[in-house]
Amino acid sequence: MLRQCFSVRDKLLQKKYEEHKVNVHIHYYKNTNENSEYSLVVINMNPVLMTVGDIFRAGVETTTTVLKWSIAYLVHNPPVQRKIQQELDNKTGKDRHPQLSDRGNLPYLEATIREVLRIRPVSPLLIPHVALQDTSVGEYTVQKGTRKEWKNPELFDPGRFLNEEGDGLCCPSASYLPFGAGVRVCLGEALAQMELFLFLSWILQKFTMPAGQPLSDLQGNL
Ligand code: HEM
Repeated sequence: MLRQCFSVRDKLLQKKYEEHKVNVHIHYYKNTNENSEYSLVVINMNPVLMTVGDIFRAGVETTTTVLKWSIAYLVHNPPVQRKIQQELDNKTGKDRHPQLSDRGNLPYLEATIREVLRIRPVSPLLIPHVALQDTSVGEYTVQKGTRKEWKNPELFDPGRFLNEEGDGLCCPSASYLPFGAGVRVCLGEALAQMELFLFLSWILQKFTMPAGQPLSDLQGNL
């Protein structure tokens, strides 16, 4: 089964490579000795194809999963949906599609995206948010099950990412890192944020997602 998947992946990548390789001869000069003489090295295309495959995998599944969770939470929370739509009506209007330049004017939508990334993170194991056993930090004892970061962590509340006036964004916790941090931070964060914003703003400008019955549960498998 796994071999079959790899074979499908390799065929797809090879096809894409054949489509795009026209007139592209990739090579680079490698510093071969301390006298800074350079020699020509032709890159083996296999690692290049695997890297493209990695980016493809890391970029597709993650973003679609967050979009599915967004829709599920909006369906469960009609008032949040209405508030985003009001914001869109007031700030963007109905005569044109939202654009990336509208992002700064739609804080409630941005806060909702942040909240979805918080409550159902794609990579929840990055930093543990709950004490798995009794432990201590310096002189302080920490009991198993202690969660300190978020007030009502199970509550879906985009408002936690808004400032007191409700007209600007804030980040209430330094450990909120849905895209990781440091040298291995998500390569596609900016792209993913744009995709989430455009998808949700376009959909919600035109449609209301009805709850229907019964509602899907929000615990796991969508
Ligand atoms: C909502 C969507 C996404 C989320 C939540 C997300 C989250 C993450 C997280 C948590 C990591 C691990 C960071 C670490 O190890 O510290 C990561 C790594 C990575 N992501 Fe994303 N990602 C998303 C979308 C994308 C997209 C669209 C792309 C590419 C187009 C992408 C490419 C990558 C790559 C290449 C890495 C590995 C970076 C490295 O190890 O140097 N991701 N992502």
